[in-house]
Amino acid sequence: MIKIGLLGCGNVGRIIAAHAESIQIVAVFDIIPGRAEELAALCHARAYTDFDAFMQEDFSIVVEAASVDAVRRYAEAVLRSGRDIVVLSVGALADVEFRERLIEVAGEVGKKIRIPSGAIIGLDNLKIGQISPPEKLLLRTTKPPASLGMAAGTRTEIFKGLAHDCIKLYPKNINVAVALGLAAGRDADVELWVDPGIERNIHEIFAEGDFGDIYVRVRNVPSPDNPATSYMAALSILTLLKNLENPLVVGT
Ligand SMILES: NC(=O)C1=CN([C@@H]2O[C@H](COP(=O)(O)OP(=O)(O)OC[C@H]3O[C@@H](n4cnc5c(N)ncnc54)[C@H](O)[C@@H]3O)[C@@H](O)[C@H]2O)C=CC1
Ligand SMILES: O=C([O-])CC(=O)C(=O)O
Repeated sequence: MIKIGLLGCGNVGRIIAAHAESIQIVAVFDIIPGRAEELAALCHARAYTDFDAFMQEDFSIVVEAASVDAVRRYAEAVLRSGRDIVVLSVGALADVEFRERLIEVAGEVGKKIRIPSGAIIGLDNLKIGQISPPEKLLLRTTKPPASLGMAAGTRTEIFKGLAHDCIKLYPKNINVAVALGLAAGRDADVELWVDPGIERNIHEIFAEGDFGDIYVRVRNVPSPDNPATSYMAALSILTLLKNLENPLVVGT
């Protein structure tokens, strides 16, 4: 059974721990001691608030479900320790210099940075953009105002621009846009809306190229402890982990 170290003991960490049938969570790490201890108790792991001590444990992969800041701080050390890393806060990779360094380190040490599909569907075949670049790549995300910790009386557009700028303003809400761009090979255009009339986190993907045109809409149920994060994101990590050692690989 694959042994993992969990970086981040919040909402996604708790969902992963609750469904950890095909993985063994050996150690958990969070800056908030109570969160690390609570999660460790749930999955019979050891709790850490010190990163270096956490890294002394015996696991082969780190699953990050913490923050863009955590990826910037710890991802390189994880790779250099000879482990793969699963990055959910993929917004950290919008910084080209940071991304290129991390990819270089991963190459040097022969380890992988794995980006789950997270809260959207379709990253697999959007990779065709790496062969045939799309003329259009737009993500329109609409969330209930509470997901962004704000109030709004009507449907309102709060950002329009490029993914790498949007993630700087909304690092907890638009990681999906950066993942989309990494898959398709170009920065995605983003519209971010809040709508008091909806209860789900909606992501609409529009792409056009010589392959034709694509429209994908996901209407995600917010996760129980953090409405900004769709429940699908945690399921996506669990699925990635479940399939890591599967000889049959489905999807591009
Ligand atoms: N790629 C995608 O599709 C998606 C990405 N996300 C991202 O996944 C991450 C986790 O989401 P949730 O579990 O809902 O967030 P959360 O806020 O419920 O939990 C995050 C946990 O990580 C801890 N943490 C944050 N920074 C840390 C650091 N530097 N060192 C150690 N611990 C740290 C926090 O104390 C907290 O306990 C967030 O960054 C979120 O934006 C969420 C949904 C979709
Ligand atoms: O969970 C979602 O719907 C999207 C999200 O928060 C993110 O990409 O950061």
